[in-house]
Amino acid sequence: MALLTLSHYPSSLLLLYGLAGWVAYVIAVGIYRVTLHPLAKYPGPIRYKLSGWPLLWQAFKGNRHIWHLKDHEKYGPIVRIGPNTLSFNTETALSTIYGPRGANVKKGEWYKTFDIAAGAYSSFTETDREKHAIKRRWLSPAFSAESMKINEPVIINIIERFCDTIRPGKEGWGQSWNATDIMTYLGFDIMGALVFGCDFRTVQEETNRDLAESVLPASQFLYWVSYLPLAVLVRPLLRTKLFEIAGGKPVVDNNRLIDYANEQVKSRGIEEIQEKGASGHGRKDLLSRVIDNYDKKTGWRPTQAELDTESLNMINAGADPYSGTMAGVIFYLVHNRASLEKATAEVRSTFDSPDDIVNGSKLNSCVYMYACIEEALRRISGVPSHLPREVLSGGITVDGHHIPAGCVVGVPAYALHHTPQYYPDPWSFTPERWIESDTTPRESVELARKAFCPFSIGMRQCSGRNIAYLQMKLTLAHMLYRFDMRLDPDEPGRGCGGPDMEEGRQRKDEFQLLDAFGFGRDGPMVQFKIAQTN
Ligand code: HEM
Repeated sequence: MALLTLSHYPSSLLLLYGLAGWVAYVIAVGIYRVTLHPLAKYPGPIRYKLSGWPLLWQAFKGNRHIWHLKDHEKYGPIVRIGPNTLSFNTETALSTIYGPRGANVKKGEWYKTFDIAAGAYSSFTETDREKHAIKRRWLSPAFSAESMKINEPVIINIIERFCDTIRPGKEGWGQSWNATDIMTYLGFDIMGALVFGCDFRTVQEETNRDLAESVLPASQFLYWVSYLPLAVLVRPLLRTKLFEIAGGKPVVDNNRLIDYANEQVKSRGIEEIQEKGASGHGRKDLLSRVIDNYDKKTGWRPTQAELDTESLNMINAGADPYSGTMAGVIFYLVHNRASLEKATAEVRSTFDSPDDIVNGSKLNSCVYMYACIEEALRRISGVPSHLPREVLSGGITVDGHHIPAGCVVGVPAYALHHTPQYYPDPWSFTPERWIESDTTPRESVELARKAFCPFSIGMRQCSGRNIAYLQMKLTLAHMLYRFDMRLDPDEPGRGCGGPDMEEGRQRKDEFQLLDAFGFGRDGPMVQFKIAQTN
């Protein structure tokens, strides 16, 4: 009957009613979000309160970290950055939300799209807390001290080969190198060798560079796509031709990387290995360490798809943040010559020859070089924006505020790392802030440490943190020992901010980050000269 009655109306009138109904709905939702929503009392720009699109736009533009900082400077330590999302900018919130095992949160919906194209959730994107704990236990042999010890020569070998490649002639300054490019290749070569036992040689040869260069653009694309309100509908499309057309080269290349990881897992003969155990196959790479492992507590074993995703994740999560951080370390050192000279002098006085540069007490005694890495990590922040956490049933109390279930909370590292309360003179590159001395009291180092989160903290902190530190320390020590380093005088501005750039990007001596969960970057252009010790 209803259909019969409706058919008497012209279709344009029905359309009009439909439209009016939709507008009324949107207005009602808007009014609810601003007045009655449980987060209505928290400050923030009205556009954030009304819709999630501003955040998505920031993710698309790569400037979300800048907005987080600006918003906190304007509105204070708690900002409502989305209808359902709060951002906190205190070390206490950091430890409440991310720190304790029992924090009443889980990873938010955003993670469910990010690496599902590989066929399953990885330890990075698993949102279920129980399943995540199982995966973390299962992966532990890959990230153990023993694994690091065995893999250290692999890392050193690739760093030495890298140094041979960038080695200048005997006299004067050599050619100009883009630190972003060479570090992207070095990071990919190291992780390729560590994860799969493969020799990609992207530092030396063109052949596999497409793969190395696809990691970041794919992440840039998936970063904002994962924030789409109906991202759930996008997930089944991720491996389709349609998605390749929409996303272009980065998606095509990323799919190649996924296929590569799948092939690597398949070629190990997973079923046979799981049946007989891998101990006899003689491989030491990270994949081999987990392929025949299982969770001893629950008996859980990974499927082929879970292994595929995890190995892809280790390459992606491992290579790019290291590469970006190293480009940043180089940026801040060549822009701060006093720090560069001090770190260089320390390294050269500690080691007797390049062969001497291995993990151990000598490397650990290079406290100033280590402080330079920490300070660069502070400025860059690793993952500069929000790591979204969804509040579970019963809610959570953060900095005295009770936040109900279903809301999303987080602390943006870049904003926290540039808050003067924790880091006086936050825009200066000051490695000294990490070293206790007459001018830097213990309390200020401790406070700086409490707010420091480039690897996040707690249960979901980076599993590769120790490997990353080892790689960064070895890379820098080998480079500083062998070479003097300087900014290319013909192209000093690559990677810098400038007065013509958007607000928040004007500082010339700041390494510019294009937020992409990790971050895009360019430069600096650097030259090397054989050190006099050689
Ligand atoms: C400078 C280098 C690195 C930085 C700054 C970094 C940063 C991070 C951050 C902030 C997270 C937390 C992400 C979140 O909560 O959503 C994370 C997670 C992770 N990272 Fe790293 N990472 C680095 C290197 C590595 C390396 C070398 C590996 C592997 C060998 C790795 C593997 C992982 C994995 C597997 C996770 C997921 C952990 C989990 O949720 O259980 N990362 N990383």
